[in-house]
Amino acid sequence: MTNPPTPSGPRGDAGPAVEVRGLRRTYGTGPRAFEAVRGVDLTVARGTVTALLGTNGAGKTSTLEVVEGLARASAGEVRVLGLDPVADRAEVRRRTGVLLQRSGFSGDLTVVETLRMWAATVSDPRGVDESLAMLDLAGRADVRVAGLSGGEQRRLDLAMTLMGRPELVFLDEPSTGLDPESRRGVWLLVEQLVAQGATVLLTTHYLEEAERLAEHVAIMDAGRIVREGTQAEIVAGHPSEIRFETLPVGTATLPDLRGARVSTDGAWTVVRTPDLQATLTALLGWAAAEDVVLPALGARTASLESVFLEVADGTAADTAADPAPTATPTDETLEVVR
Ligand SMILES: Nc1ncnc2c1ncn2[C@@H]1O[C@H](COP(=O)(O)OP(=O)(O)OP(=O)(O)O)[C@@H](O)[C@H]1O
Repeated sequence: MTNPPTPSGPRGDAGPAVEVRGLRRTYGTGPRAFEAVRGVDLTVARGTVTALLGTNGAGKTSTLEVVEGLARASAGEVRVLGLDPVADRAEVRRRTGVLLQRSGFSGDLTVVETLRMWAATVSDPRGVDESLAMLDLAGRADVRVAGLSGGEQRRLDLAMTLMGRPELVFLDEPSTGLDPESRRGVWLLVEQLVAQGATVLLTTHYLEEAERLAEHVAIMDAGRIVREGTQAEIVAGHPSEIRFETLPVGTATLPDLRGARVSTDGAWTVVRTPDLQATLTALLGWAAAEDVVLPALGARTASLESVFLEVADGTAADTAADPAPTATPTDETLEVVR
């Protein structure tokens, strides 16, 4: 993939690219109403990548659609590039690029026809050839969209999202369906966009993608942001984990691992500790002295993944105890446009 040119658009506005305060979004009305977004605050600094993470149904897309100006909030305030995404829609749309989870382009048109048609709706578009090259689609220019693989279709979506040289880009699961090589290509593209001054707000289920790209991470659960900060801030204070198969009865008793918490998880003994090196040293010293083998021993330092899994496990436990009500599907999205 080739370098995207510098995004255009006014510079020098020091405010955040996106500011969300007390955002709520409810689907349906009356007894079957379902509040999918329950008071979200989010700030996206200019020139950065922010990743919105969360389990399925956490409310990421519902939040993003309001920020994109595609749906109205039930309550709260949203500013995008200092503007109201609904009232100032024309201006916001000109300066932003939106990659939806699903696009709805005709399968009958070829790739190049689709890009030409899209270019006609964008002010100051990139050239079609440049767009094809950016997303490695030059070799597929004359193929009908219906004949593209899922990953190629996703790259075409991205080419259209970036055609207007947006200064702010919303990417809803940008690399879902892409093979590992294409995914890395998308990551490079995002890094290049940001290096040239663009701002990116993305949702993803790939923690590796968030780890690679995002300075700022927000984890959503059941309509709320439950963890937020830089990756270091999110991981700080989260325990590292040591696990091994629980020792047979009669084996020497585990030593006092100061500061650590020992529990069992099925066939496993799990030790959670804020100081992995000290706890591991104490455990291995004890095992050596007692001549104990710790079967299938593993240790992992705290990571975005372990924090995310803790949030997801909490959701799973809550859901089992108290399933969320389901609203009758509504379609209150304003209009699906990029
Ligand atoms: N049009 C709709 N009508 C009713 N409920 C909806 C509608 N759209 C979404 N929901 C519900 O709102 C909740 C949040 O959905 P949303 O798509 O925002 O989650 P998400 O975090 O983006 O999930 P995923 O990762 O699966 O895309 C879910 O419980 C979903 O079923």
